[in-house]
Amino acid sequence: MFGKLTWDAIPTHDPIIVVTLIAMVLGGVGLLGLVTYMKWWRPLWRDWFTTVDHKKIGIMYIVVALVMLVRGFADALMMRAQLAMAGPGSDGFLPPEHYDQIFTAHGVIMIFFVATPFVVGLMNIVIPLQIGARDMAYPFLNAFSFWIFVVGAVLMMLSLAVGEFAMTGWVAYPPLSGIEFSPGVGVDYYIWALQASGVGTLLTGVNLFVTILRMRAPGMGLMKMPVFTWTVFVTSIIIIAAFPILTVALGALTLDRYLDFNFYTNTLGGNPMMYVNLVWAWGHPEVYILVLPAFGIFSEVTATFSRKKLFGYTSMVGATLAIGILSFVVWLHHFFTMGSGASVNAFFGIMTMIIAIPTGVKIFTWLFTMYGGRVEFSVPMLWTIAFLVTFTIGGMTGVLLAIPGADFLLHNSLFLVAHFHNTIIGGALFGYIAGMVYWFPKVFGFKLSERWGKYSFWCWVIGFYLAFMPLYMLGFMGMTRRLNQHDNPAWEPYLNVAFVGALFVFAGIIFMLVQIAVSILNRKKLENQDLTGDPWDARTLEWATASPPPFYNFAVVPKVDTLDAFHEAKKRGLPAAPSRYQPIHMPSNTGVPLIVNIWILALCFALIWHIWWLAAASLVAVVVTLIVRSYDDNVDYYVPAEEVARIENESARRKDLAGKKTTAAMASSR
Ligand code: HEA
Ligand code: HEM
Ligand SMILES: [Cu+2]
Repeated sequence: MFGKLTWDAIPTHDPIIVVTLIAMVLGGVGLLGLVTYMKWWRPLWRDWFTTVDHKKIGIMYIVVALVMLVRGFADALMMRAQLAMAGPGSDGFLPPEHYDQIFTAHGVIMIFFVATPFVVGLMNIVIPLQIGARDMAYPFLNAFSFWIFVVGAVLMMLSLAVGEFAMTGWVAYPPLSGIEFSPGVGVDYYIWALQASGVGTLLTGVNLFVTILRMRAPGMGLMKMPVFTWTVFVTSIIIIAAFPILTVALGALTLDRYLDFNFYTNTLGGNPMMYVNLVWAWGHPEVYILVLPAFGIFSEVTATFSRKKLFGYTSMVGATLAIGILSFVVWLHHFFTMGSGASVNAFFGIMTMIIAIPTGVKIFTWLFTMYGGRVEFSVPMLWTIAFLVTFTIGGMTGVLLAIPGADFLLHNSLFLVAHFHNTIIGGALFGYIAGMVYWFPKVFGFKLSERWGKYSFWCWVIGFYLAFMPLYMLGFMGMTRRLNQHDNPAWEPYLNVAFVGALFVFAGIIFMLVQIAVSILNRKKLENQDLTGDPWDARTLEWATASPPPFYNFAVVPKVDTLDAFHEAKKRGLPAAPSRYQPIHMPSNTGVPLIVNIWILALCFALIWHIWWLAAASLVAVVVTLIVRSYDDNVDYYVPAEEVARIENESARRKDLAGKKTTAAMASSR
């Protein structure tokens, strides 16, 4: 009846998991109780669960990313604690089969359920605003992408409570991930969690691509697009080209595991190297999917807080395109040691090193933008400066790994682990946090606390260096990755420093959450409020509308004739409000994306546990729901012109108020 699912699937023998589960259940019940007590169900359903508004979808992505960051970091902290404890004469507290699940879950969560939703959330929020559009090209699809991504995140969390997670590492090479060596459900959780969230990312890529190509404000030619939009555009192309490869690679692994196909076995004509090639043909572009939008964020932040236009816009765009193209011809550097031969290795090594050139162009572009500018050391700018230093180190160690001869020594060592945390944290994550602080007042109408932001920043940066620089040394000293145990006294001091570093990062994460909480509590204070819509005196169109923007973004679609359109318009004098508004065409909210994805969640769960009747039933439910939806004609509506006028007058009044209050404040401080 329930396939492979029995009561034994609940890991009651592991005290760590039991405590976590009890805490999660209590927390969950508490949260549900709070929502019920506060009578939040109806507004949650009406304003959030059924929304197709790109800004709200973006916020939900980032909320999920932050929640998953806490989970992914808890895994990291456990690994660091284990290695600080386990040494000569001690086994530490994590048995190998648990440790293996932890590093796999950590890698998967951080890449797919922290970094990806964080950046997808920011892109969702900012792109339509930055190009002067009223929403994404396909709002329904956008909501669908979000909820199918949530299915993946839920499966990840479920694997903790019911069954187990993969013990294969985050790229799950066969034959280890095949049915023979991983007979449990761990790899199946991995497969379906990645497939669900991967489909979400792919559809988001399509949506962004069409949005940027088709929905730009009149006059915004390609070379008048803000740099962030450019990086997201290139990212969307990489997504569209790379994610289907992951889908296929995992699809073939599924056929191997479920139906005895032999794509990746060593017998019957199969070949595991096929998987290794496919997974990195996706995996390498994936790291640029994560980092390119961060580059875009740094560009916006640097220009805004240096009070200068970005130095070398054209070379920035060119470098972005070059990185996008090159990212598809370097994948073999992840397996130099797997027998491709000297000339193939040489080709991929050289292609990899070439990426240092456009990336270097970018680094110097940011430096030249700051040079001679009036740099204001706001929190987003601090993250940007930390990025410049940290990412350059991480990039340089990448170039070292790109030398095949050196990689034979460093491959799968902690040097590699240090390299990629150095680029992902110092490049991508720092960028997302900068972006969150930068765009927060736009989205919510009030700023994040500077003070707590700075505490968080310093803890993250100090913690990062303490946690990861020792790993470079350990790599040189011969420590390999994915070890839960060792007997080398010389490694111990470095592992201890790395643990202390993780504690600093822990403080950084706590302060980040405090920063958000404190800012929400103090949101009504005048100095925290953004009444003007343009708190940083910024340059691009998202700052031209009110903060928070009305649900239709722009009452009148802006016209663009230069780069940095809003900045130029401020210099020339902003256009006066029109005497009459036009009705605005908007998509209606719908519960269908959420409901379909409840069935998809049931489908994935059924497939993981081989509950075939449930799989069939939920598949039918998906199809039926979509058919019913196709008969629904109530998919859009017009906002009446009077309603637009009312909302616009209200925000004009807020702006006036801001002007008066600042004048009064200036007068009283004199
Ligand atoms: C955001 C993520 C990100 C980014 C941006 C990069 C960027 C780069 N990576 Fe990294 N990498 C990863 C994430 C990332 N990587 C991950 C996750 C893995 C491992 C996965 C796993 O096995 O689990 C990995 C693994 C990995 C390997 C495989 C090693 C192995 O398995 O043995 C290699 C080898 O070539 C490599 C190289 C590079 C290079 C050359 C760059 C370049 O793009 C860097 C370019 C930047 C600079 C060089 C700095 C700035 C430039 C200048 C200031 C100009 C002057 C510089 C020079 C002239 C050198 N990376
Ligand atoms: C914030 C602090 C973090 C700490 C302390 C940390 C720590 C660790 C540790 C100890 C490992 C195992 C290394 C080993 O093999 O011995 C690891 C692996 C990994 N981490 Fe992190 N990490 C952090 C953040 C991140 C982030 C933000 C990302 C990505 C966005 C990330 C991605 C990965 C990946 C992909 C692996 C490889 C998993 C595998 O081997 O399969 N980490 N991390
Ligand atoms: Cu790579």
